[in-house]
Amino acid sequence: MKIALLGYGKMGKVIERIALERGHEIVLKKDQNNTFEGLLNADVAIDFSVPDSAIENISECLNNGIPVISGTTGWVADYPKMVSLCEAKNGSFIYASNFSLGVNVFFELNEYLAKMMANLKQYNVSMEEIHHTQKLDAPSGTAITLAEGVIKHTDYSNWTLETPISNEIRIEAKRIENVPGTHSIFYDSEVDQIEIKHTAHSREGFALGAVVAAEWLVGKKGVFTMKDVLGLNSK
Ligand SMILES: NC(=O)C1=CN([C@@H]2O[C@H](COP(=O)(O)OP(=O)(O)OC[C@H]3O[C@@H](n4cnc5c(N)ncnc54)[C@H](O)[C@@H]3O)[C@@H](O)[C@H]2O)C=CC1
Ligand SMILES: O=C(O)C1=N[C@H](C(=O)O)C[C@H](O)C1
Repeated sequence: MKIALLGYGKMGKVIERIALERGHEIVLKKDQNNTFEGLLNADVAIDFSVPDSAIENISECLNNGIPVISGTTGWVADYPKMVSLCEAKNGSFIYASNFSLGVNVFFELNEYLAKMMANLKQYNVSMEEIHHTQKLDAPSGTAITLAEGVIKHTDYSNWTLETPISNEIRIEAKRIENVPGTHSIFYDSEVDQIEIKHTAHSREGFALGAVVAAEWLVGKKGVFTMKDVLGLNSK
């Protein structure tokens, strides 16, 4: 498979190594200093760039009929626009706040726990995410997906980085050097605490998931999620 890398930073470099190990070819490494030249030679593009460039990168792919995977976070308010563009162009698109297998299992566990806790009003939900100090967005895209998973099954209606008012889930975003990504969800009552936690030990899991998603997407039309890629939709 010929792959265009849109964003060639920490993630782009790990994705490149894994893609080459799996027999793929890199036909474009785009950052803020070069153009999309080479994109049209690609079978698929993988965008891990910056919040301000994700929409341009994804649009360029969809407008040119190139299937695109995006892992860039911090632009999700505009996700519906990219879904509409993909549908209008009969394109192929996957966005995931987190491409790792472990986190996608954790997303399912989070929703399962939220369902069980929904009627136990004595428990208050809060979250913590910890990432490296270069991260541009807060809270992380993964934390937002986790909060949405709780909101879907409970009376919570929003998340906040500030002091929560009623029906808000407090997310604490910590920045500590070299941490690839740690997410915890807490259910606190007067008498105890339930905690579930996912700790990434490196960026390998995110990168492998993105390459697997790219391999899966080629030849398909539509807007998909990691649930489709991993076959979690029927559960
Ligand atoms: N969904 C997931 O599984 C994961 C998502 N991420 C997200 O991926 C993004 C990238 O993460 P990192 O590689 O750690 O960041 P990074 O800062 O190391 O790399 C970002 C790269 O994007 C490049 N860039 C800037 N403007 C660009 C443009 N217009 N077009 C293309 N590239 C451009 C920069 O030069 C830089 O090399 C972030 O939004 C991060 O939150 C990171 C890890 C996992
Ligand atoms: O910026 C990162 O590094 C990460 N970003 C993603 C997010 O915002 O959730 C995924 C992962 O946690 C690493």
